[in-house]
Amino acid sequence: MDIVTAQEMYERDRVTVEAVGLEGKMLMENAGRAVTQDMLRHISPQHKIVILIGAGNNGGDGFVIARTLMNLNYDVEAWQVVPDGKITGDAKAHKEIFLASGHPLKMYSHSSEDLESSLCHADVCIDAMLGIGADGRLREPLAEIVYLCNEQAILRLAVDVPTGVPADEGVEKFDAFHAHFTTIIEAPKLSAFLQHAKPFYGEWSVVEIGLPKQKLPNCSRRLWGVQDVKRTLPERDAHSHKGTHGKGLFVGGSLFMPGSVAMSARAALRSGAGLVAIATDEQAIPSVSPYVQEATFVELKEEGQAVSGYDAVAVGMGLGRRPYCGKVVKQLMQEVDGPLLIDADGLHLLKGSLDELERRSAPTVLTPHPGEFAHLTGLTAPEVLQSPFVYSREFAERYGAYIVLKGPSTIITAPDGEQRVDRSGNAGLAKGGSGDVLSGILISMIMQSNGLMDALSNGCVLHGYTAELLVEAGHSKVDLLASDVIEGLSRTFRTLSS
Ligand SMILES: NC(=O)C1=CN([C@@H]2O[C@H](COP(=O)(O)OP(=O)(O)OC[C@H]3O[C@@H](n4cnc5c(N)ncnc54)[C@H](OP(=O)(O)O)[C@@H]3O)[C@@H](O)[C@H]2O)[C@@H](O)CC1
Ligand SMILES: Nc1ncnc2c1ncn2[C@@H]1O[C@H](COP(=O)(O)OP(=O)(O)O)[C@@H](O)[C@H]1O
Ligand SMILES: [K+]
Repeated sequence: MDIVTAQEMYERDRVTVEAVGLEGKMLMENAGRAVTQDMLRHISPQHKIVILIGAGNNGGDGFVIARTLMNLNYDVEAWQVVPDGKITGDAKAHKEIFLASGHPLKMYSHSSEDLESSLCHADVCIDAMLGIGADGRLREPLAEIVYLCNEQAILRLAVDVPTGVPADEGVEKFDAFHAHFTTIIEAPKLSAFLQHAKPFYGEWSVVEIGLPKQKLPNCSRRLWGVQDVKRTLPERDAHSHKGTHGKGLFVGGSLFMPGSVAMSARAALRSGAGLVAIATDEQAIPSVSPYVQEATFVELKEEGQAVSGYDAVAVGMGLGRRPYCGKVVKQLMQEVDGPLLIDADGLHLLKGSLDELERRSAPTVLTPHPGEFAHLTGLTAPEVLQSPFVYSREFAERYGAYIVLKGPSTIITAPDGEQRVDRSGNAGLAKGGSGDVLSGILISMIMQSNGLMDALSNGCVLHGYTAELLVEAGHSKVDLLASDVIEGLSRTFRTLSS
């Protein structure tokens, strides 16, 4: 499923009208009916429903929704919250159809008392005030109305985008309708994946309104989920041997942080890697080896490691930040001629050798969380969170690297700017060690897949989906450990192949 900016959505609308002759008025009818159908899951004829209708096409959708619900005998009060003159074009046409059908329309005037009393007696409020056309902070009377809606103990449903939430990234502060559920039209907008905007959407679903998929402009951004993993995950060949599934090297771990590299290596094996070697401090080997008995070990040396003979290398997990570790990261960037994944301390140390990153011709994968990405880019973490799509694309293009920007919505970016979003997982993963497990899964996928983007996106979904299955099956988001995720991979692979 594509993820779009407001501009891209308008472009799709334009192409639909021009290329296949589906008129805006008909699209609005489709949109309103599809949204209504989706909202029926949340409402019943016993509910008192208030629908708030704004000036633009979002309001136009609102007229169709109100008419459809009234035709279905739902108890609906439709409120137009802007002056008549503001309603133009397709929205005006649908207002006329609404009125001609004999349905009553209430007008919001300067005082909010009538509307407030309606909201007080209602069970459900549908927000069709403002969608992707939101421009700047909410103006009156919308700001006041949104405040009133958020104050009520009422079920709040939003059409396309909750009023006040910008569709795109880059906006720091806004007031908005706080929806419990949002029915998104055709494609989720960027803000549905931003930490500060996402809560306003509540749970969301997407409805199709008839845009011609074959004719739409290519979108370089898409959502990646379990169905995509099922479609693209390579099958294990019955005639394969351990070499077929790749030999990975994990460089990391230290006396006081032996667990990280151990978990990465074990996660790689659990997700199918054929062979795993670990380069770590000699003193860390006795604590790492019992946890990953299948691994072989090499001693991490200041003067450099032998890096040939591996299909992929990961560096950084529990490596520490001792001065010589910086040299290790630099050496790997210069000498690893296959895929190199840099995580955790490796990312911290990379900051000093970004020129090496730019010089690499083999693929490099960076797996920062927003704090690590802020350190790498010189931005602040809030700036990263506000515009993660644009910043990760800029960095990936500038340095020719793959970026896995981790979080509740993980954004995976290729050097050519292609982006995929994985929103699997749960807050059980917000615990030390989760990132190490992810690095292990990613190395395994890199060694066993044809394309890097599929490998990285599948790896992220396997990680998150495993946490979801574990919480369904008895763990809670509180007790879940990163090591449980490693062992839970067996259930995930079984579920995927059944
Ligand atoms: N394929 C598609 O794309 C389809 C899209 N469809 C639907 O259309 C929606 C987009 O419609 P849109 O472009 O008319 O914008 P929309 O969100 O209704 O808002 C515009 C109005 O809001 C106002 N306004 C703006 N900022 C404001 C503020 N801060 N505070 C207060 N007011 C503010 C502004 O008024 P003004 O600036 O004149 O005061 C303007 O009149 C989209 O989300 C989807 O629901 C479907 O019907 C069919 C197919
Ligand atoms: N609330 C959450 N919902 C979904 N996934 C999460 C959540 N919190 C963390 N994660 C995932 O867990 C991992 C955490 O990685 P990271 O912050 O590097 O952890 P650590 O360094 O402690 O191992 C990432 O893959 C991230 O996407
Ligand atoms: K809305």
